[in-house]
Amino acid sequence: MTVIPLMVDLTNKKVVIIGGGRIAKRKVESLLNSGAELTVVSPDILPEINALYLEQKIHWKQKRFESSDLTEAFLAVVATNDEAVNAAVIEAAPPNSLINAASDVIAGNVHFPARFLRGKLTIAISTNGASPMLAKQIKQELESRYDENYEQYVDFLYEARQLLKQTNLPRHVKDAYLREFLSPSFLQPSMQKEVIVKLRSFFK
Ligand SMILES: C[C@@]1(CC(=O)O)c2cc3[nH]c(cc4nc(cc5[nH]c(cc(n2)[C@H]1CCC(=O)O)[C@@](C)(CC(=O)O)[C@@H]5CCC(=O)O)C(CC(=O)O)=C4CCC(=O)O)c(CCC(=O)O)c3CC(=O)O
Ligand SMILES: NC(=O)C1=CN([C@@H]2O[C@H](COP(=O)(O)OP(=O)(O)OC[C@H]3O[C@@H](n4cnc5c(N)ncnc54)[C@H](O)[C@@H]3O)[C@@H](O)[C@H]2O)C=CC1
Repeated sequence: MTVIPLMVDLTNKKVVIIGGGRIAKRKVESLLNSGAELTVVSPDILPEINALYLEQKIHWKQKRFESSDLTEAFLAVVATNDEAVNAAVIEAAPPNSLINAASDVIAGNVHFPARFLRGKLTIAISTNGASPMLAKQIKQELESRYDENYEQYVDFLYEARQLLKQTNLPRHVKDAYLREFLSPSFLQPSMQKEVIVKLRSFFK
């Protein structure tokens, strides 16, 4: 199986999670801030999922899965503990929908990488289903390498790049600046501030 990473904007997209157990909970939590419209289909759900339902952050269809649950699904997350049901969900998914099969990476067409955010920076690691635990371990290593300071740093890189773009400096000079900002000293907020002040002064 060959896969490529894509960052997906799920705003207002219908995402249907089949199952209400441990794995469904993990997927719901991952998807909660994505802007997607989340619906859980399961006769029973864990208390944490129920809390989100009571807060009206997700919909819940308290029933066993039926094909009609997927009619408008952009993404279907298959997470029941019944292999026959999981297979039926995959069979019923609309031809162009995304399918995440928690129990069988090959049966679906997308999977969740291990991941963390530092503001605008996303770092995601996948082993293509070979060893989710390795993906998690690599994530933990990278979390300390790319610590919380990167959130502000990436915001700085963004602003500096936007300001540079508006100048009339030649391309190679802009590139040289952008490369220089990647040196570790610019992780310091004082250095970032200095650059932004200087770049803003171009436009005065
Ligand atoms: C295909 C995929 C489907 C998908 O979910 O998209 C899938 C499938 C399966 N996982 C299984 C087990 C475990 N999964 C984890 C953990 C994570 N699993 C995640 C993703 C994925 N897991 C996708 C592939 C991603 C990749 O390969 O890189 C992570 C990275 C992200 C996330 O879940 O969002 C998350 C880390 C979150 C974090 O960063 O903390 C742990 C460890 C733990 O929980 O601590 C264990 C127990 C140890 C073990 O078994 O290895 C089993 C066997 C089930 C069984 O035996 O019944 C299957 C099914 C199978 O392989 O058949
Ligand atoms: N992706 C991952 O990281 C992992 C995946 N898995 C796989 O995920 C699957 C689910 O595991 P858990 O969440 O731990 O199971 P669980 O037993 O906690 O939850 C199963 C849920 O499925 C629901 N369900 C059962 N039949 C249903 C039906 N006909 N329609 C709708 N919902 C139904 C149950 O009500 C329950 O809420 C398993 O197949 C397991 O192999 C397991 C561990 C890790």
